[in-house]
Amino acid sequence: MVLELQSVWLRGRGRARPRIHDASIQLEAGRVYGLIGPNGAGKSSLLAVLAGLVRPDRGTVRDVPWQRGEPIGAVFGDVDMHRGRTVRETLLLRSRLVGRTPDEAESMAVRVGLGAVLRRRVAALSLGMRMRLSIGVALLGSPMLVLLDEPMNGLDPDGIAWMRGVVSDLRQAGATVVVSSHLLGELETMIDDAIIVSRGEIVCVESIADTAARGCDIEVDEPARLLAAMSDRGVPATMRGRVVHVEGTAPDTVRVAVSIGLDVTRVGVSGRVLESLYGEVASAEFESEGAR
Ligand SMILES: Nc1ncnc2c1ncn2[C@@H]1O[C@H](COP(=O)(O)OP(=O)(O)OP(=O)(O)O)[C@@H](O)[C@H]1O
Repeated sequence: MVLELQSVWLRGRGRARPRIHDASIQLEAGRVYGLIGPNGAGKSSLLAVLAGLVRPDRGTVRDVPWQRGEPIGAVFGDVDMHRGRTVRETLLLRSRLVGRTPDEAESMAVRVGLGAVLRRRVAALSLGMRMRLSIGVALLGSPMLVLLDEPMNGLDPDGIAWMRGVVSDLRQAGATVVVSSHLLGELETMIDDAIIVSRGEIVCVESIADTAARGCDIEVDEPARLLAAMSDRGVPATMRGRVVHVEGTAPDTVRVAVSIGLDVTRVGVSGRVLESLYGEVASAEFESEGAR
């Protein structure tokens, strides 16, 4: 299934430039897209259109789950959860809303790492725990479109590694995932394609696998097993301590590690693809501002 935006425009306030400017894109099932661009570029506005929160002034939105009455999952900025409710009540409420059982709410608490704090109130959770809870709320109902606006805010390195696993599981389940983030190094290790946004326009869509300089360093709990798995797949790899250097892309390598049940604690990309793409966009914006 492919969902699609075709020539979408969204007006800005008053005489401000459009929030979205003639954006067209197709998003495939089982792929993870990273939305990157400077502040105010239009990333959240694109997510709002995909979520059906705002109706474009022009253009069409096609084949999005909510158009078929199916749930989507979304984490949008600040968490919209009642501070007086407990973790369990928050998940239970969402599970009722999407027709799921209390058991599923409890197993979601475990899946997002909050199984030990079921009775804690939202007000007493750390920022990272609140983010985990809002991800849990977003994933109840097994949505096939998941929109994550800055989901790594407040997560510690363990939390970010966990997030990578969550995204990888969603990809494997065939969901379409769109993640916006300014943490380019982290984002690069979890996405398949980068959507670069600047001044309301989708400037380009780049496949990370196509463009990444090959090679990444990955730290896992059992490096020897990853080395063997890579060798089985004919991908050259070497090991130093817990770190395995793999002559392949980070998303592919993480996928292999997760599929054989390893814990990934760190991934380093030698290519720095997103940083250089972002740098090009930012300097083009700077030049066009200067030319005004
Ligand atoms: N609700 C709104 N109504 C009108 N204009 C808005 C609204 N929300 C954002 N904008 C404007 O739309 C433009 C794009 O903002 P948007 O929040 O989509 O950018 P962003 O790329 O997500 O930025 P950031 O990285 O800062 O989160 C900005 O000029 C912003 O001022």
